[in-house]
Amino acid sequence: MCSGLSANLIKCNKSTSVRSKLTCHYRRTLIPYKRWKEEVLNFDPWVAQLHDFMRDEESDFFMQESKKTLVPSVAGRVVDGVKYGTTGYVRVGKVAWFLDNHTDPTVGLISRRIEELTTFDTKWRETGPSGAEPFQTVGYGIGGNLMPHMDHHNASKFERDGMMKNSGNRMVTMLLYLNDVEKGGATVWPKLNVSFFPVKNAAVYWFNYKRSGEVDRRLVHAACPVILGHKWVATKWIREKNQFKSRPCGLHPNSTDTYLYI
Ligand SMILES: O=C(O)CCC(=O)C(=O)O
Ligand SMILES: [Fe+2]
Repeated sequence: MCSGLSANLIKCNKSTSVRSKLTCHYRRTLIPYKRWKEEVLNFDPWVAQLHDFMRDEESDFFMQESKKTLVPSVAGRVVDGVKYGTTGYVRVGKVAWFLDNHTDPTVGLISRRIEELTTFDTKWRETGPSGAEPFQTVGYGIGGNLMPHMDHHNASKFERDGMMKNSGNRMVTMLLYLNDVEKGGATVWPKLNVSFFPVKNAAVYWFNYKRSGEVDRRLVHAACPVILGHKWVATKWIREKNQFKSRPCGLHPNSTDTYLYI
């Protein structure tokens, strides 16, 4: 999967009806005249790429600014009941966090852009329910990678983490790609056979939860090792609770999200 070969082969072998849903279109936003170029990478469950979601200066800002505050990642994950918890094993990379009220307006601006596009609340608040987490940037060097995982926190975190109680779990992941990677570094969804190779300024997003509130394990994903160069991403995790108006329950436990996009 990390070479992209199997994903491409599978894409070509998909039936016409499946392939015909992998469209490119202009995506509407809350701003009537504003559209984003969207390409569907997987229809059900939804994984989509937004082309040119950021400008060079915006992604460069995140990269440059992150270099000042990076710390080694301590991501601890449980995938299908198996706990992966030690630094450097789950993720070989470094992370930094950015609040929307950062002195540089870029951070707030990109949060608002995500809000306009998704219609979801993306504000982080010190007290009360937050719509989303602050941006997290990750820098991967050669060999940097992230094991297959789901992004939601496990239940035990509810007891420890006020944000989980107030705002719910990580409903949407939006990954912003801050640079082009010379070789390697794809994000892959093994159960969907989708590989995405980083493209500077692109964004990719998906739903970690079904509309029924159940975790959607089809969205397990990983970051392949960087073979040449560096890889930089910024992540916006949109939390569940404040989005109940924009993403109501469906009529069926497996109701898809396609109504949002047509
Ligand atoms: O870097 C990537 O491609 C994926 C990052 C990711 O999945 C995460 O931070 O949870
Ligand atoms: Fe992830």
